Amino acid sequence: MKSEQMKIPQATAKRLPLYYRFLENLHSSGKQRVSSTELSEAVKVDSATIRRDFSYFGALGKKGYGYNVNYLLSFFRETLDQDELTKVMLVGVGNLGTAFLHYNFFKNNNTQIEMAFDVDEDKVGTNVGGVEIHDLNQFEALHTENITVAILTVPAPVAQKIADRLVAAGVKGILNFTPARLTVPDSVRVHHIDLAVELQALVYFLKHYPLDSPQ
Ligand SMILES: NC(=O)c1ccc[n+]([C@@H]2O[C@H](COP(=O)([O-])OP(=O)(O)OC[C@H]3O[C@@H](n4cnc5c(N)ncnc54)[C@H](O)[C@@H]3O)[C@@H](O)[C@H]2O)c1
Repeated sequence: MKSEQMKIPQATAKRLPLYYRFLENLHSSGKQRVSSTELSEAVKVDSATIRRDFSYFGALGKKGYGYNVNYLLSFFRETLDQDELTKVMLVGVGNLGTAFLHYNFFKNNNTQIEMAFDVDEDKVGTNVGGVEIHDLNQFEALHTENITVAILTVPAPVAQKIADRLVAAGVKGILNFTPARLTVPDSVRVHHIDLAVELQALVYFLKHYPLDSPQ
């Protein structure tokens, strides 16, 4: 994201990849324009929010016409740095890590897992989803400066120690799937994804904020 160009609210920034993916689908199906209502139904974000999100980028739509798909797509591609490939590393090739290596991120956005690390001798040296698994003990020797994003899928007790090593090697962003809360310098961004918490929140919302059933 080109933050030096514009400062947009974080909630808006988080929705951009969602818009981008939908616009790509529209584009490949040959559609040339889209209304905020259509966009809203497809990405499940209310149309007022979409209009407000888009307003941060100037007047991108026209009343009664909607949005030009090509224009929006190239705009978002640039904003999301989609022309640039972001190389990512993954640490911990267990259940979750293996699933991520098999999942082809590259298909939908320009991020690609380039390197993976584990300590299990049975895994080191093997290839999962086209990515070679290296020994974490070799991390400092193998890591290159152009990989500044890491996915952490190791057991929680070892997460902080590994995070410290990643940071020391120049990693700037960590997508943390472990339940451990990581302590990192202010210059490093950690996004924590806790599936148990998300599930609990969904159950709570279903119970306390039931949605209207269709008549
Ligand atoms: N599997 C899930 O559905 C799920 C859901 C939510 C959160 N999580 C969390 O994600 C993390 C991974 O879960 P999982 O189910 O894939 O676990 P897993 O036990 O299957 O895999 C962990 C992997 O990390 C490796 N590992 C252990 N110590 C290491 C170290 N010091 N350095 C590098 N690699 C090391 C292990 O060899 C193993 O391959 C855990 O913290 C778990 O709590 C998992």
